[in-house]
Amino acid sequence: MFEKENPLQSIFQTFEKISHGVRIYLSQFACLTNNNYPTPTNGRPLFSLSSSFKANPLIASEHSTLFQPKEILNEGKSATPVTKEELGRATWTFLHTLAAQYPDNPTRQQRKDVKELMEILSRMYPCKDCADHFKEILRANPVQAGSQAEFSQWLCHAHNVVNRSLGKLVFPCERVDARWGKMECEQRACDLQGTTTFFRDNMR
Ligand SMILES: Cc1cc2nc3c(=O)[nH]c(=O)nc-3n(C[C@H](O)[C@H](O)[C@H](O)COP(=O)(O)OP(=O)(O)OC[C@H]3O[C@@H](n4cnc5c(N)ncnc54)[C@H](O)[C@@H]3O)c2cc1C
Repeated sequence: MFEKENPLQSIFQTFEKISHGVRIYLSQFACLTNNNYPTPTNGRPLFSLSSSFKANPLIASEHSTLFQPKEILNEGKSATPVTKEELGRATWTFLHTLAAQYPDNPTRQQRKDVKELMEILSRMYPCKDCADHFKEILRANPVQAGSQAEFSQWLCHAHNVVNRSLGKLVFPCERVDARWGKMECEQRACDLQGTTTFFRDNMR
């Protein structure tokens, strides 16, 4: 004898299809934060979240080229948090490289930007003790950024204040250009920009 068909069955099936689509879709995002979450290789979403989501070019481009789990974990290394030392080395690398690229004759805007950058660092550096210490250093040694030589020397001395407080060796600042040379970039592609137009247009 045939079983009587459940009238709700087709509704359940439709719901199941939709929820499967949602699971595939969400798992593509979850793999960014949770490596154990299965990542579909060929799963295409049954529907997208919203048109405004798709319209955002930043999110849309991320969606089309997602990192795979092994790439997120940096080829087999465990996902350990960045240490204060690693953060410090990376930040000093950024700052000394910026100083090496800083122009011999900076514009007013560039001088202002570099001072603001140091101020912001002293407020937002993600190590409270370091940020507070840097604030004190800035107060006692106001940023000097009238030229490339002046700024790179000022930064070298500021870094040495931190070195001393940590019991590290003091760096000979006359050697700073030898340690942090200019970057090799074709067609002056590493030159600092002195305009605010790009920033303002993109923050709207
Ligand atoms: C703004 C700021 C404030 C910090 N404050 C603190 C703090 O209060 N407490 C704390 O524990 N850590 C602090 N740190 C981190 C700390 O300075 C070191 O980065 C970290 O301890 C790692 O030290 P390191 O010996 O590997 O070399 P780093 O000091 O990170 O230096 C990296 C490289 O820069 C070169 N170098 C060293 N000194 C100079 C210099 N004076 N001029 C030019 N080049 C130089 C050397 O080649 C060195 O290997 C701070 C970092 C920053 C960016």
